[in-house]
Amino acid sequence: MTAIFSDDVKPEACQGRVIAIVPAAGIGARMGAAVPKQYLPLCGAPILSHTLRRLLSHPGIDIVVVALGEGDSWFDSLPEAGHPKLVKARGGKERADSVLSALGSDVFGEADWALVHDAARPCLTHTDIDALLASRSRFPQGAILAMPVRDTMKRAGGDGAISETVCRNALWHALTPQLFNASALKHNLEQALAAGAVITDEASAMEWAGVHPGLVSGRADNIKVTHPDDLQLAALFLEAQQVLQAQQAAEQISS
Ligand SMILES: Nc1ccn([C@@H]2O[C@H](COP(=O)(O)OP(=O)(O)OP(=O)(O)O)[C@@H](O)[C@H]2O)c(=O)n1
Ligand SMILES: C[C@](O)(CO)[C@H](O)COP(=O)(O)O
Repeated sequence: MTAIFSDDVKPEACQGRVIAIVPAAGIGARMGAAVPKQYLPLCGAPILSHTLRRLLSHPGIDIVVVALGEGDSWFDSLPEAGHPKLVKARGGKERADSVLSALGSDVFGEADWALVHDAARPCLTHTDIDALLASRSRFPQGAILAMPVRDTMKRAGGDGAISETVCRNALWHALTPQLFNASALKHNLEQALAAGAVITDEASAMEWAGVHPGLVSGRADNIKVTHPDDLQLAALFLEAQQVLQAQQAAEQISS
């Protein structure tokens, strides 16, 4: 195994372009809707539209590659589909396969960064993107948005009762975006998948190769829409963000 470790990331790599990858090829089985959940309406637009708008409008993101499921007949009708910064890629069987497929797009150069963000996380803010991009100087090996665990954590036994309490010290929820040197991520993801490793996020592929990605504290409203009751919560978060933005704009005008 010739994994790429953190000291393989050259200091100048922090200067490369930032290319977002949006894995959007899932079927949303846990949502149980008639269409893949990324196309369900939320505050007047499909979930994927909200996610793409937030990435496409960020000045630090140069290109957005979206990985779509085979036979996806919804994407091309989105207003964002014709955006000049947007590139389409074919998704894969699992999320990691979709990310790897997107990393194979010819837009990527050696020094570029891959910022991977779930299509199903429509409440992402520019504040969080800024924080993750700024972390490159502290974490040249890459980093992820994450949130410290706040609750006592229990492991369920087979009978539906508690089998144990899991120590929550230093436990974090991994969120997205996750930011890595694109060629290092592609190489390590290929090696990890070929070795049969279970890869549920980009950081786990880098960790498999011996890299220790940084943790960047992210917002609690950056939820992943997974189950039906997440839709109402995401709508509340989007509405709250819109109210706050309007208030901040009004204060700027009056100041
Ligand atoms: N083969 C896959 C599976 C998932 N995803 C994407 O990865 C993100 C996070 O995955 P998840 O929330 O699990 O979405 P689904 O796989 O669609 O949900 P489920 O597991 O309930 O089917 C989603 O934006 C989903 O579209 C993907 O691009 N390719
Ligand atoms: C990538 C991720 O969102 C980090 O928490 C999560 O691993 C995705 O998991 P899923 O089962 O593919 O939704």
